[in-house]
Amino acid sequence: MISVQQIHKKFGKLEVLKDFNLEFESGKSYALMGPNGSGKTTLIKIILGMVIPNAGDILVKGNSIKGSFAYRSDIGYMPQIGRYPDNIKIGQLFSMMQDMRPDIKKYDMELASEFGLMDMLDKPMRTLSGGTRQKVSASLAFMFRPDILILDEPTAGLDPIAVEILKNKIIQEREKGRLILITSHILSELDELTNHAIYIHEGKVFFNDTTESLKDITGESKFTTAIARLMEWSLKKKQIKTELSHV
Ligand SMILES: Nc1ncnc2c1ncn2[C@@H]1O[C@H](COP(=O)(O)OP(=O)(O)OP(=O)(O)O)[C@@H](O)[C@H]1O
Repeated sequence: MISVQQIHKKFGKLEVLKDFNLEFESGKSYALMGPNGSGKTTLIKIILGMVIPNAGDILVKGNSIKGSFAYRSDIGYMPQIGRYPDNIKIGQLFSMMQDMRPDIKKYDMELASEFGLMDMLDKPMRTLSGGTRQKVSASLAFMFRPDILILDEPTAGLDPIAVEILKNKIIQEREKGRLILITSHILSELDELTNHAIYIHEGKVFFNDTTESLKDITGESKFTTAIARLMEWSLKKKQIKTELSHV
């Protein structure tokens, strides 16, 4: 459903993604992992057309995203930090987004309602706490029942009750066959929500397979320890490379 083809991205001299290839298929849920600064958000923003790569292409449902915006209506995106106009009220924001999607007649307001946002529609965005802004972002991502959900650190800043509400919603949507892509540093959460692990290291895909095979390959039965093993291997590889470069 999403094909990432030979993507290369540099910011000045910093090479963030190097000839990066990945396939994301519908009905699967992917955990996108890697150390801080490894390029997870950059990859997501390239898929969304918010960052332009230096080379390569992204295909969504078989079509290149170059010069296209229409494909974005297939994607629900929850950013790491949602930025909204200060004075807009929650209700106005929801209506404005709905006006932009006249093709959709029935909205999914389940999250907004479970988060209690429907009782806060008159509140301006600038008055909201960080967690409440996250709830608004999550509600918007799911509102149009998109085929693809891209969630960047979705539970960061949410209280435990809101985390459970959001996790249940993600599981529900996964069961409907949506493609779900999540980045998070909370490994236990990724274990619950995803069935495919992608680990980025130094701008390349270091691991890309099912969580089952991740456990097989690492010999670890727990997801969190399997990822720790993967991190160790990636760091060892780096150390070997550094040693060789000094020979
Ligand atoms: N607009 C930009 N200009 C310059 N450098 C950038 C820009 N955006 C990202 N970077 C750099 O690119 C690298 C990758 O950043 P990115 O946000 O994609 O990492 P990440 O894997 O999502 O990190 P984290 O786990 O901390 O969220 C970082 O070194 C970051 O500083």
